Amino acid sequence: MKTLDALDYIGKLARKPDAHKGNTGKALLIGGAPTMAGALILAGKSALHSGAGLTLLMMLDPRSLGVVTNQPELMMHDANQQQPDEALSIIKPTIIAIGPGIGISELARAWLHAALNRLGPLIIDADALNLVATHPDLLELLRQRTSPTTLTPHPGEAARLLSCHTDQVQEDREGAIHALVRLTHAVVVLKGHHTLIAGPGYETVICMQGNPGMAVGGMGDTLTGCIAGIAAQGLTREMNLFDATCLAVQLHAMGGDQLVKKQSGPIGLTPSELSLEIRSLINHWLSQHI
Ligand SMILES: NC(=O)C1=CN([C@@H]2O[C@H](COP(=O)(O)OP(=O)(O)OC[C@H]3O[C@@H](n4cnc5c(N)ncnc54)[C@H](OP(=O)(O)O)[C@@H]3O)[C@@H](O)[C@H]2O)[C@@H](O)CC1
Ligand SMILES: Nc1ncnc2c1ncn2[C@@H]1O[C@H](COP(=O)(O)OP(=O)(O)O)[C@@H](O)[C@H]1O
Repeated sequence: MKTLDALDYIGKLARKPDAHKGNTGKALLIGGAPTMAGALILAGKSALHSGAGLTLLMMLDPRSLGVVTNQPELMMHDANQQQPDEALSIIKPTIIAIGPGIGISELARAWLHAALNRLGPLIIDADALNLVATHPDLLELLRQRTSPTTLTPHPGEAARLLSCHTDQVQEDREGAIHALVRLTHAVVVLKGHHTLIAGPGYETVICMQGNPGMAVGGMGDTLTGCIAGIAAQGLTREMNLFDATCLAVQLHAMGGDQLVKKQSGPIGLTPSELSLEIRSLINHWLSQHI
């Protein structure tokens, strides 16, 4: 197992003078069921601040469509008003991330089915992982995907996928992540203290950064948005989804550590602040190296 060291990939995010929003990546994030719109909004803000050219939110709770008053850059779509397969073929996202606050309704299942069926990179998080754990047809679609896919389970979600207890995952995190890769054929991020990343054909890496100030609701949604934002830009610039996932995990953990250094944590550290810190880290690195 090697230590995560992915910062050099930031160089691939450097913008050409003639860059435009059409070639800096379109991230589509799907989730936000009633009471959990915040999860999708946090993921959206994170994708935006990580640099996605366009960030679209496909919101399952129609009453929450108007709540993003402080981030009008996010493009809001009502998931109830569209046929999932048709909507995905019209939107043509560079990357889809599905799961933050999505719940386990029939509507959530329909969007996940469409996302799994579509050719193109995909990130699966939160309740979308729980749906995979409880619907064998969705697991089979996942296993048969030919496009790159990243899963971001916390230990509880990992345990549901593996039909075991959270304690068993935590007792042997390396064994658990390898079992998840074998089960799903995807890149897997096993979150928590010392996050692990593994994927078919890749050596497992361990993130030695991050801190317990990050133990707050919404931190995982911020990671999902960051992977989406980095991948949206990087996938068209010789960065594959495994590399984009590694870079996002490292930026997310480093951002948390930076905020603690500035005494914005560990107590009271928020996912919204972390998005802005990730933006600073990316731009600082670019200004030093390019
Ligand atoms: N603002 C919003 O709208 C927000 C909305 N959110 C949305 O809520 C939905 C439910 O997601 P959720 O993760 O809160 O619930 P759930 O899957 O039952 O997991 C909890 C259990 O998992 C475990 N566990 C987790 N981490 C662990 C660790 N590091 N180390 C060890 N164990 C760990 C632990 O299990 P235990 O040890 O108790 O067995 C724990 O009790 C989801 O859709 C999400 O997007 C949230 O994102 C918050 C912000
Ligand atoms: N003690 C810790 N040390 C390092 N990272 C942590 C710690 N606690 C939480 N994190 C990170 O914060 C994020 C939490 O994700 P998750 O549990 O999915 O939160 P949520 O579902 O509330 O968004 C993960 O990236 C995890 O690695």
